Amino acid sequence: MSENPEKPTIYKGLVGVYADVSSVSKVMPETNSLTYGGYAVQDLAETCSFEEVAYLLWHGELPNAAQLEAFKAETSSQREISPALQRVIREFPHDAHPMDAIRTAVSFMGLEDPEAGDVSDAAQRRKAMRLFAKIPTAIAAAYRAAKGQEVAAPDPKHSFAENVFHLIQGRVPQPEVLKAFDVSMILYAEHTFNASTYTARLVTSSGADLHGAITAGIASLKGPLHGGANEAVMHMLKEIGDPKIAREWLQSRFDHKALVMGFGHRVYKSGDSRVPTMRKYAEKMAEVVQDRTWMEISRILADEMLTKKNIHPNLDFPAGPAYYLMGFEIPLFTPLFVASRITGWAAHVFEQGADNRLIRPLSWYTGPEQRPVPPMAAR
Ligand SMILES: CC(=O)SCCNC(=O)CCNC(=O)[C@H](O)C(C)(C)COP(=O)(O)OP(=O)(O)OC[C@H]1O[C@@H](n2cnc3c(N)ncnc32)[C@H](O)[C@@H]1OP(=O)(O)O
Ligand SMILES: O=C([O-])CC(=O)C(=O)O
Repeated sequence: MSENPEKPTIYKGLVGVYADVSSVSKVMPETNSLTYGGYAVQDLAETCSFEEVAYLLWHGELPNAAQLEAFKAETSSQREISPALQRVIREFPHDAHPMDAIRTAVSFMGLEDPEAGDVSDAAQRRKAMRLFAKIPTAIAAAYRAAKGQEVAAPDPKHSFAENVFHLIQGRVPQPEVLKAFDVSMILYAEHTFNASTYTARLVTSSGADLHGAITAGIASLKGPLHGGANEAVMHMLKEIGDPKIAREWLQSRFDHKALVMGFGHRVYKSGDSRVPTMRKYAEKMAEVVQDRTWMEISRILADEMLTKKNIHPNLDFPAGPAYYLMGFEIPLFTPLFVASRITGWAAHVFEQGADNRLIRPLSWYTGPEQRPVPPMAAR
């Protein structure tokens, strides 16, 4: 064997690498489109509820009326979190980021799960149902505890969307707002091998359980290059504050070669499939609230980014202002993404578990040549 074998091709960031097959969803960057189980995501968003889409992602088919009722009954009856978790949440630092809070809460739910340690497909699916049901309760409990407010009890009669507003905001808003929120949940639910989903699959590949995979997925989603961008977008829009200075603000980002949050995508290079639908519903929220400031700044940034850099917005760009206009505080935006993406993550955990091979790539060594360990006095 040669002393200096030729350096192999390094796929930094795994750009362009097909790491496995998957039947959960399909991203088609050449047509800016996305399907879940073969259905166009914008059609699902316009015609289905988030619960129907969650069922689709986990079963590969849309539910019939009886299956949907059973799914809703099963998940809505599981929304309560344990008194132990409520106590733990009350001990969280009040300035903790809600993403760190939900990551820790999901990890804790793994500790107390009745089937902890059972990684059979049936047990993983039951655990996913419990997490899907309890994540909004845990997000809301941490948010309210940090503000010194009473933790609201989930209402099993509410739809998924109604329950989120009820728990976090203490009210159920008008139907247009609920619809826009449900649409955001559907659009955020699944997106092939993005960083957090691949993280969840990687954890699963060692034989670890669903709560471990989802905890790791949440950790990955928090980063500003991924899910954390929806919060960063709103901070950016608020920093600009006035459409009149949006162009000048953007130019200074270009001058500093800085990232503009909510733009660019690893896979889509000519437009994110989900943006037109989310933008339409963000516009509706601006009408409901009678405040066009954020959508106007967004329009200017999107036009300028396209003209000057040929870079399109991603889903986080319209989702950020949409959530703000729905009345959510900015640090809740990425946790809301978690409440949706648990469905896609879990679908991938099931798929990975059903045909598993340990994920373990190679690294090309660039450190010092082998050398003797020097005695302490010689270091
Ligand atoms: C739900 C989601 O996770 S969607 C993604 C959310 N993330 C963001 O919005 C953060 C901002 N965007 C980015 O950081 C990137 O576009 C990513 C991380 C999403 C994708 O990164 P990559 O696939 O590695 O894209 P890459 O870095 O190769 O970009 C290509 C070129 O466009 C530029 N570019 C890409 N995105 C941006 C941006 N948001 N602002 C400014 N320039 C950008 C890059 O600097 C690079 O320029 P160069 O060729 O002159 O070096
Ligand atoms: O696919 C990606 O890399 C990021 C993304 O849009 C998502 O996870 O929804």
